[in-house]
Amino acid sequence: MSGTVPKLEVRNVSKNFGNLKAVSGVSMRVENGELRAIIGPNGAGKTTFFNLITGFFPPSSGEILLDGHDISRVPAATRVKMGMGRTFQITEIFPELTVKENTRIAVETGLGFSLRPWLGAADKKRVTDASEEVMAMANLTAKADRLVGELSHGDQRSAEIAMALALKPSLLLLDEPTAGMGDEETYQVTGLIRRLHRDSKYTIVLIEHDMRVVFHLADHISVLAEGKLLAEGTPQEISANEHVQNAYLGKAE
Ligand SMILES: Nc1ncnc2c1ncn2[C@@H]1O[C@H](COP(=O)(O)OP(=O)(O)OP(=O)(O)O)[C@@H](O)[C@H]1O
Repeated sequence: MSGTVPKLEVRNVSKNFGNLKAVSGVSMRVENGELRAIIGPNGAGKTTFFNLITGFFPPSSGEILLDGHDISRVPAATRVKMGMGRTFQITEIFPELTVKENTRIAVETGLGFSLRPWLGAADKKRVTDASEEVMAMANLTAKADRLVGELSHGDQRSAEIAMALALKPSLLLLDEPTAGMGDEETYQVTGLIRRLHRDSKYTIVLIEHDMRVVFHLADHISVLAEGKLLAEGTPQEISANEHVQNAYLGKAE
């Protein structure tokens, strides 16, 4: 694989907040089609690392490459246009609009139509088709006319993922996709992510606290601890890694 350009490459990235080294010299290579989970104890630097990838803030040092292009200083909105998708939080979508309406808005944004006062028949059809495709992918077709604010927690998370998919990302970043969910909803959202990865071949990087989800989904796992990369490997390698067991897996979250 070393001859191919990875989807995402992080080279020796650090982020300091004053004297605090939240992320310290982390490197990571995510290949096309891979599902990478980032795990680590509370305060390990996972969210900060994600924020560096999405461009919420720039790294203090190091480089981030998307499809081989250095994006370390590229603004977040431009990264989205370059194919980096992340889930919308429920607060960023419109709870008083239906699933279909929300999806259409995201699709129109993705197609660059959002500022157009009206659309011709061909463009309208493109929006409708893309919106239906995204809702089907997220298993929301039957709920297309339901208000997002009235959906179950699991369906709301699926709607958030659907909105991200509407922008046709080539890399999907999911920050704790099953946070706060019960077993049934966790199962539902895990199934969606699995389908996106296995069937639709999305490259996905996710932060996740639920180890059942991580070990069920991930091709590779990166473990952060105290801002540093503690270990990297397949789920089997990580679960057998003594350092990881000591630092993390043995401890209750
Ligand atoms: N904007 C900020 N300003 C100052 N310190 C910050 C900021 N964001 C994060 N930190 C600190 O950086 C360290 C890493 O935090 P981060 O949220 O990235 O960890 P995490 O692994 O995502 O934790 P959790 O699992 O609890 O969400 C923590 O000590 C945190 O307090």
